[in-house]
Amino acid sequence: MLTTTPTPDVLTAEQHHLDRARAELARMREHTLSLVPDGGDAIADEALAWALHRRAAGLLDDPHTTLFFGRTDTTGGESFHIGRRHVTDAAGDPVVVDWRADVSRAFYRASRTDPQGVVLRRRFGVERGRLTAYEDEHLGDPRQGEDAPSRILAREIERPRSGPMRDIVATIQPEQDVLVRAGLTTSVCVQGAPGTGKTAVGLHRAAWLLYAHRDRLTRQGVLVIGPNRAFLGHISAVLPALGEVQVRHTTVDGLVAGGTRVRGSDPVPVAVLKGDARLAQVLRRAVASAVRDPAEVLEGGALVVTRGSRRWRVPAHELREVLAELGGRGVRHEAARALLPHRLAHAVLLRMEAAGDSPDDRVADAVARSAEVRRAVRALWPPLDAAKLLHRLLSDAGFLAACAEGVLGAGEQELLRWPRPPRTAGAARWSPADAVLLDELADLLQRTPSVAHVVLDEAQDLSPMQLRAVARRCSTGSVTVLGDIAQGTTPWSARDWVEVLGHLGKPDGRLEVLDRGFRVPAAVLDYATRLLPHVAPGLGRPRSVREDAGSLEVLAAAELWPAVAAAVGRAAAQEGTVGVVVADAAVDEAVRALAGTPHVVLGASADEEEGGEPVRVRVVPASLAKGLEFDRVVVAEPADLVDAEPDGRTGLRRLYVVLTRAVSGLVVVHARPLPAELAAPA
Ligand SMILES: Nc1ncnc2c1ncn2[C@@H]1O[C@H](COP(=O)(O)OP(=O)(O)OP(=O)(O)O)[C@@H](O)[C@H]1O
Repeated sequence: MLTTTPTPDVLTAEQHHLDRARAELARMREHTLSLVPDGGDAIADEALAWALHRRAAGLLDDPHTTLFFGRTDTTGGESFHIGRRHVTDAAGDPVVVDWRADVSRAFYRASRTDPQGVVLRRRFGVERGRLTAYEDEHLGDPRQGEDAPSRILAREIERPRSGPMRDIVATIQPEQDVLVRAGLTTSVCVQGAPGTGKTAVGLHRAAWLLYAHRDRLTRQGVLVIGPNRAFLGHISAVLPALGEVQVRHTTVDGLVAGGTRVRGSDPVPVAVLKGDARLAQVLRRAVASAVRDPAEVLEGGALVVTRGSRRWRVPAHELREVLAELGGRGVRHEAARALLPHRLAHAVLLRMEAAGDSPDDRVADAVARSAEVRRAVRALWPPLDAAKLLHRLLSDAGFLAACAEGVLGAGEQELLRWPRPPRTAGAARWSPADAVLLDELADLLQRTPSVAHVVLDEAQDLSPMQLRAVARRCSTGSVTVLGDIAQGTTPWSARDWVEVLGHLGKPDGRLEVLDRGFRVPAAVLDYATRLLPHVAPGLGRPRSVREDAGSLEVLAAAELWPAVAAAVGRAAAQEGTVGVVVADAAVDEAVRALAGTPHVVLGASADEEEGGEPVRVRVVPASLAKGLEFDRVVVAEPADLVDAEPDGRTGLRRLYVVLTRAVSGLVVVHARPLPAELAAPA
């Protein structure tokens, strides 16, 4: 049973605890500021001063939030207040416990059927930094009834959205918490319908991992990968709000760009082929083909090293064995190049020993560095440049045929080749898909460093080659994969998560499904999921847990833009953000139609808002809508959104994404007939 009527005594006592926690936090900060860095030398002092400065910044109190949002009382008579960070008193005893600590787990997971040692769970309602309400669940009392829905969770998910995404630390649900706290070595893949909290789970998982494995993760890094910059902007405040400021956020394009300037694009069939995992084998062969046979490049097919009056000769068959051994071990091309002089020197030394000499390490070094060996290494294992190699592959039919034999058909090879090859690699107008191939090549030359954990959002949209690029970044770490097959809108989007995990190099990854929708109200979700059987027939329907059924209006208009402008005007008169989703090609028309309403265009450079009140109305090109949410959404001409995509199914998937962005209300305005799939089911 929930106690919903606050008792003033309880609130007063809890408010005292909050005041005390604030005072202790201030004391912790004062103490940190009073420390004098003494590292033994100037450099260590500077590093220490910086660490202290960062720690003090992390201890800054924000009077607009509370230091704790929950409390558990245990069967053992202990009581813990749960908040965003640890606060201790002068004796080191906890006043507030970090939500990520082990003792906080029960706050999220305990239930009447499995109380986990908790007799009381209390959640606090907060306004402007003060406690205004609380809610008690007596989990240890068998006379109490069923688990009742939490009013505080309801208030949190019902609130109008007014800006970027916030953390959900006070209301993480048990099924979400299981994913958030999965062990560091576990890779998790979450299939979830729109608004089921996938992004929220991924970000909180990053924060939890940083807490539980601070040293390793700080050293090796955590990476969050999202679909575009608008999305990264939307989520960028969540981790800093949880005290984690050092997590890099990027897109896949940003990840692979490196030194590549992307200036070109590919026709869809070419981009699909370049994203195919078979290209990895073609590239591997292209790199391997650089290694030359001794008979072709060395005089007499042998390595001859002169030392003093003696000449030592390593014949071709032995050299081939050395090359095959290096090539067969999966050593990267450049690393193998670095090893080869020592391997060749070793072969020479064996000959010296066979002749009765006893050469030592100095001789081995001298042979490895000799001009003869260096020349042989350059000839046998030449240095490679990724851009030059890809340039050759895409321009030289014979070279491509040799590398793609048995992997790509003749038609595919022709598709891959540039119709008008640029003269040099430097003149190439690389496409985004080329950048991914260059990244794969770069890794074949030199291993890409791995971070400790990657959170990959909207993963359904990545090609196998893009997934491999992500795999390289977590080759020695783990990954949290988030996505929804029904929202796949790229021509190469995933059909199956097992396949995705395979490309990510984590075939043992745990597959989980989230199906409780926290964003989209029932009226809107019911409407949008009419498309589900057409876009992803195998997926189950999500359930909205929102209390507000939301509002849905479908307006047939004689003239589209005046009706859109009127709908936006009505939406903007209410609290919260308004997203006006239009076909990418219709952005200018939308801007003209909304001339009387202050708005920004998402993704346009003019969209940067400088200080002041954020603009509430946003014109959203449909291709950027993914992952975002707005309090109210106005969708202009669904048929145009569908037609803008290369095929009908992708069009309907785009529409599914767009229709599921609304938190309170959705208005669909159309002058053309609606897509038939949106008609009410019979
Ligand atoms: N446990 C929770 N408590 C409060 N709010 C929640 C909770 N889980 C999710 N939400 C809210 O629901 C909304 C949707 O969450 P999120 O964006 O993570 O969903 P998603 O599954 O990634 O959606 P999409 O597939 O559309 O990208 C967000 O506003 C998020 O804060």
